[in-house]
Amino acid sequence: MFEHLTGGRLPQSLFIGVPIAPIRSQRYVQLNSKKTIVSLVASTSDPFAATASSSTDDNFGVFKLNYDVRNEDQRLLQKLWKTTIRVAISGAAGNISNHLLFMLASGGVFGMDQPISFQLLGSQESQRKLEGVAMELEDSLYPLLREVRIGTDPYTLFKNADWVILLGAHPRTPGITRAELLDINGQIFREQGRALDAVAARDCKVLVVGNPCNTNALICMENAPRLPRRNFHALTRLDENRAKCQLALRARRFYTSLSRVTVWGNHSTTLVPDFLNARIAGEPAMDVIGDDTWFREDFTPTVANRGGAITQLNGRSSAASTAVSIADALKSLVTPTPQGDCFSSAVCTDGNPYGLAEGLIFSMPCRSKGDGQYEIVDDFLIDEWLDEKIMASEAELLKERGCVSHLIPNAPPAACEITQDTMLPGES
Ligand SMILES: NC(=O)C1=CN([C@@H]2O[C@H](COP(=O)(O)OP(=O)(O)OC[C@H]3O[C@@H](n4cnc5c(N)ncnc54)[C@H](OP(=O)(O)O)[C@@H]3O)[C@@H](O)[C@H]2O)C=CC1
Ligand SMILES: O=C([O-])CC(=O)C(=O)O
Repeated sequence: MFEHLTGGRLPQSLFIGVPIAPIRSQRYVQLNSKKTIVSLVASTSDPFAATASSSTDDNFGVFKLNYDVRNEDQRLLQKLWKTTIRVAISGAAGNISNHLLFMLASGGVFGMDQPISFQLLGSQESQRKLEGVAMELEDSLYPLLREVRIGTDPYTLFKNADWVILLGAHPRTPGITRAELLDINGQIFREQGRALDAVAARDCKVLVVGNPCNTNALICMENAPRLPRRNFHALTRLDENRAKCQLALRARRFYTSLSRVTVWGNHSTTLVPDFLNARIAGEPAMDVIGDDTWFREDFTPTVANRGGAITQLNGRSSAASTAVSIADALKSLVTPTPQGDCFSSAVCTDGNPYGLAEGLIFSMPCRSKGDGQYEIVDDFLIDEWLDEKIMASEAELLKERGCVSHLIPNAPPAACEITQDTMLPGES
């Protein structure tokens, strides 16, 4: 389509990206009598640096095409270009991915001025499906989407990744216990952790969604010692969103009036939606709603079992709302958290302010300056009821860690003591 712009004659380092019509940017310049985006193209000091080190040859389809920027006004480019970010996604042919990819490519998460590259990991079984996904991305003509690679090797697909979203996991099928699922998926996440350790960008942020996500994230983190432990997250934002929805319904106030709503613990039916610290229009949610029994006997189990209720109705687990919550979780790390608010993410408990056992991936209230990092909010009140619930979820995660000790380098051998077969939220 744009061969006339590249002509195949210029050195690779002089090409950048794939601005594909129709144009959706607000800022255009004229190039070869076609309108071409510049506000969405990347650079810091060297406008050609963004793709100079990477070949486009291994890209999918239309994403092999390049845009010759040599005729552009260099001063303009210096101001406007951002470096392309690389986002790797496993299980990329699955249901959640089918929503998430299009949200990311549209600029709704990392920003409308942030070029993005996808590195999509599937398996031999999903290879054809993954090609179909890549073809739909081609046809969507996203100006921000500069590269798409697909394949089955995590060492190739995680290379130089800045963000990694791990969706691919073996589903819990009838007859598989939670302990068996931990082992099956643990092996996948050990391998992926090793791959991240070997090839991902040094400050890469990893969000694990595939279940059981807290312990999968733990295994991944323990097998990637080169990456900072604090960069690993397991998704509990969906649980927070579900809690906010229930509070909004009960209080008859729109979602936007809610703040300091967090969930603690494991993404399982032991998760703890925190109503003690939640605020509605700045007031304690418990005062606004005024019904303690509802919080304990209705709100808490409803949030924990919401996934199961949806699975029963849809015949499959939540995919669209999970994708939205992944987008929310990522946005919370790249946008400053509003004053007095927080977001939930399951992160490493090392050095946590709540006395939780170290070396777990546990959902806690976090806040961010918008630089990709976060801190754990340390002023949440914990009463006896909340403490008991949090301890039950902690005990579950300690047992899960025991069951996967063989997948964690240098961990002392431990027995797998899961006796009570607790559920994922989507199974309950
Ligand atoms: N944390 C949370 O809040 C939530 C987590 N989830 C979890 O997210 C994950 C993805 O959900 P969804 O997209 O709906 O699921 P899908 O089944 O649609 O897709 C998941 C992908 O996992 C991969 N997969 C399946 N079996 C295996 C296996 N044995 N080994 C490796 N990979 C496998 C497949 O990809 P391929 O063949 O390409 O490898 C498949 O495309 C699930 O684990 C689900 O339980 C879901 C909702 C909420
Ligand atoms: O169990 C599942 O796969 C889905 C899930 O986690 C949820 O809905 O919260």
